[in-house]
Amino acid sequence: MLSIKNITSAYGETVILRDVDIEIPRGSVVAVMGRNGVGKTTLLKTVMGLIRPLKGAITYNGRDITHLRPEARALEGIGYVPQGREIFPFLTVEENLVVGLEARGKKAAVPEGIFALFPGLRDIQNRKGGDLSGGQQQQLAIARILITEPKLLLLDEPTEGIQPSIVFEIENTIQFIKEQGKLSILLVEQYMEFALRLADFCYVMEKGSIAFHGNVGELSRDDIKNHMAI
Ligand SMILES: Nc1ncnc2c1ncn2[C@@H]1O[C@H](COP(=O)(O)OP(=O)(O)OP(=O)(O)O)[C@@H](O)[C@H]1O
Repeated sequence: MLSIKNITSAYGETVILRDVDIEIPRGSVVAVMGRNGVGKTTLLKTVMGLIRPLKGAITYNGRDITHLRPEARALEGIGYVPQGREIFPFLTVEENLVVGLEARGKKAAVPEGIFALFPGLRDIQNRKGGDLSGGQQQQLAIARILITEPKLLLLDEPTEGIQPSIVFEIENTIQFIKEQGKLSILLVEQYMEFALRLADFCYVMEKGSIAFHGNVGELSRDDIKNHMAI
């Protein structure tokens, strides 16, 4: 589905990602873990096209998209939920959802199915985005991307700063989406247990490189923890 090969990315002169290789098989959840500042967000921005890599290639469904613009990647079905969620604070929940659809040139009516995935959003449709809790904003940000029917979802630390009950709801939603098998997910997380319950494959980054990776069912938790602690 997505193949990241030898990617090196920088901000100006400062190289952040070094020769990163990641494979996301169709229908799988791939977790990228690592401490603060190792380059996880930079990786997602590079996949989304917000940062141009200095070298390497990104192939999506067999096509080289390394030089494609972010908007074109979104139209090809790559959906990005950034760390800051980027909810419009003065728009209602419903308006935030509709904006997500319109941005991709789709019909501006919120599909009912999204409230089955996020029941909590149904009751707060008329609340302003800025008045929601962090967890509700995170759910809204994921919902806003999901209604555009992406094929690959990029999630940047969806559990960050969120109360446990909503983390649990988000986990169930991602699990449900995974079981449907239509979507592949690249999940950046620091909450290891959450990531490992959802992921098929995991990669641990250290200082911009992949230090450790494998099939979640085959890796030892201690090995992962040791690499996370470095
Ligand atoms: N716009 C930028 N300009 C310059 N340096 C940046 C920029 N954004 C991030 N960095 C630096 O790049 C490095 C990697 O940052 P990045 O946000 O990708 O890490 P991260 O693993 O996602 O961390 P976190 O978990 O804190 O989000 C950090 O040292 C950070 O200070």
